[in-house]
Amino acid sequence: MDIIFLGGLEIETIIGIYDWERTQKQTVVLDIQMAFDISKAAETDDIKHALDYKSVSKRIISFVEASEFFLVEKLIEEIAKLIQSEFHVPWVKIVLNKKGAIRGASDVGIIIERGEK
Ligand SMILES: Nc1nc2c(c(=O)[nH]1)N=C([C@H](O)[C@@H](O)CO)CN2
Repeated sequence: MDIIFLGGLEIETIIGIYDWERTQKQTVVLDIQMAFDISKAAETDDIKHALDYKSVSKRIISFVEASEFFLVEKLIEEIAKLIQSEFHVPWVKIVLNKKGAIRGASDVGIIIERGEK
């Protein structure tokens, strides 16, 4: 299966378990890979047969900006569900980086894969 990817997608959101994190937005950075058969889009050269990465990114940005989850586990799982259900993606891999959440570490976060390729 082919893969369409989005890398370094930075989004501001309320995320975290501590009091200060419930009022102050932080940045999460997403790297997303989505399995999708590109053959029809390649054959027709028509966006209606493609997984439109612009539409995917706009939907994810609007969802994450509006969310107020406590754990990164919950946020990443909901992003995966949204991508799979709304864009008919059979397999998705997401890296969520909550940069700066740990003093002394440049990166911290979660990587998940959901579905089958
Ligand atoms: N497994 C997790 N551990 C922690 C989380 C989390 O979402 N998942 N969150 C925090 C705090 O919100 C942290 O990001 C603030 O530094 C701590 N551990």
